[in-house]
Amino acid sequence: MAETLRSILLVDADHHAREGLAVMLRKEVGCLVLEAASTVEAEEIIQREDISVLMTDLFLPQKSGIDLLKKVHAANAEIVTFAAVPFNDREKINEVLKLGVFFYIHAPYDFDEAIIALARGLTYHDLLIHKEVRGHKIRKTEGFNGIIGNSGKMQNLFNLIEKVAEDDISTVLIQGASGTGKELVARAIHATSPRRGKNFVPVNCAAIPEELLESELFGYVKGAFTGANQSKMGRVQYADGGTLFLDEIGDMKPSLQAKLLRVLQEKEYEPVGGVKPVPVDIRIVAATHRDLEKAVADGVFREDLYYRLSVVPLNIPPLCDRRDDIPLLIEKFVQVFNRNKKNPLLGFDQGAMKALIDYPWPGNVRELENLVQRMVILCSGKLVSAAELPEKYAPGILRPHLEAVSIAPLGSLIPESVLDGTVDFKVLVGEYEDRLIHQAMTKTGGNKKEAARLLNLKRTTLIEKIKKKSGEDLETD
Ligand SMILES: Nc1ncnc2c1ncn2[C@@H]1O[C@H](COP(=O)(O)OP(=O)(O)OP(=O)(O)O)[C@@H](O)[C@H]1O
Repeated sequence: MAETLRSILLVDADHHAREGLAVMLRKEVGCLVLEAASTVEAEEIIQREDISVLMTDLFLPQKSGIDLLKKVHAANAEIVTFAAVPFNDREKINEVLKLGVFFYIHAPYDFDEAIIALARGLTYHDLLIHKEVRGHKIRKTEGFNGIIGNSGKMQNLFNLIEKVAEDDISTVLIQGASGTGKELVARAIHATSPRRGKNFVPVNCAAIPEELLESELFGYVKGAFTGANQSKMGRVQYADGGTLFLDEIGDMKPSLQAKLLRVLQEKEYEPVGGVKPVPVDIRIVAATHRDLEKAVADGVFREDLYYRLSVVPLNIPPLCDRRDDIPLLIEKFVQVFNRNKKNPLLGFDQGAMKALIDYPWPGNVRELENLVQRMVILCSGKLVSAAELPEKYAPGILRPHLEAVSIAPLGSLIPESVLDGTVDFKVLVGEYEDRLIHQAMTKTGGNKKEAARLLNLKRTTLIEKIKKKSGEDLETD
């Protein structure tokens, strides 16, 4: 497919400022720059041309820049928009961000700042279009056994998983920060290997108390200890012929590490209290968020076991190192959580998307998944804006305060024109309730107990209301 030249449309009635910026952009960014002095001119150009990025001044003859932005957002989801706002006018900045613009530029323009911002807009546009243009390829490669990722790093990982799975015997060590998808990768290895017809048995070594882990793994024979009235099969045996996934292996105590080494070397183990070794055919996939090499150097992890485990090391990059996967992951999670919803979430607007792409994601994909779930519950039927995200995801964006709403006179919340005899009382009250709950949840960063306190509700009542609105079960915290 032929590459189309990317284009920026500048809309500003001040032709000196507009032309000055246009000249600089053509020189510095090397893209097509089109100009309009009014919304009418801008709309004509948008009809005719393929616009990648639009930057509009708010003060235009006839219709305002706000009108233009609303129209563009409604009809051209892939045009990345910027608004020029008077320097430090927080109210206007907040207004345009709420409208869903990608970002704002100060007017009068600082050319360097404007060029950097608009060039970023073009990059973001590439990301959106990339998905469209390569739609077919993405559909084929966007996921690998439930692991979403289209970045080069994830594609490399998928290739490695396939190779490792074919090999079938070698031990795999998956390393990555918490929430990067280590268990998903382990399951994908099992699901693509010849062992897929047998059990995949996960064991979280950090979650099982030290004194129980041995019997959990290897089982025990009758009479092995007080209370062992009958023999019990361990997870190692349960995984026979299949895959044993040892999560958080770095937390395993040294005495057990020695027993695990025996399973790897001799392909046999002894149940607790047993005298006869039991043969077993398992593939071990281990994972950790710890630096095992350092644990070896510190003397808390056996060196021989480390080398045995890390025959094939797989490293999952943190989400902040593959930001181009973020829009795809968001899209997928919205689809998943929208399932069975009467009022599905429409998605995240450009401003919100930009905030989420910029966020560092210390909790990786798990954190992103939880955030999307929360927004699907709280913002059903809408496009989420940056102002609706919890503060930490979009810092510096003005948010309406709960107090302001609660003391506002009722007349100012419901325009007179609504009370014309056709009003649906339940819908309006429901919307007001949604808004209060949403604001309380946003203000408390999703803490239901705290939100219930702010609303003067019982926690269980709040959870019940959220459940009802989401139409699906919600974990209580
Ligand atoms: N690439 C991905 N695509 C889709 N979902 C993902 C991806 N990565 C992680 N997830 C989801 O994020 C959550 C955390 O994933 P997982 O439990 O595999 O992470 P982990 O690295 O094992 O975490 P921990 O170290 O805390 O156990 C899961 O709900 C998983 O489905």
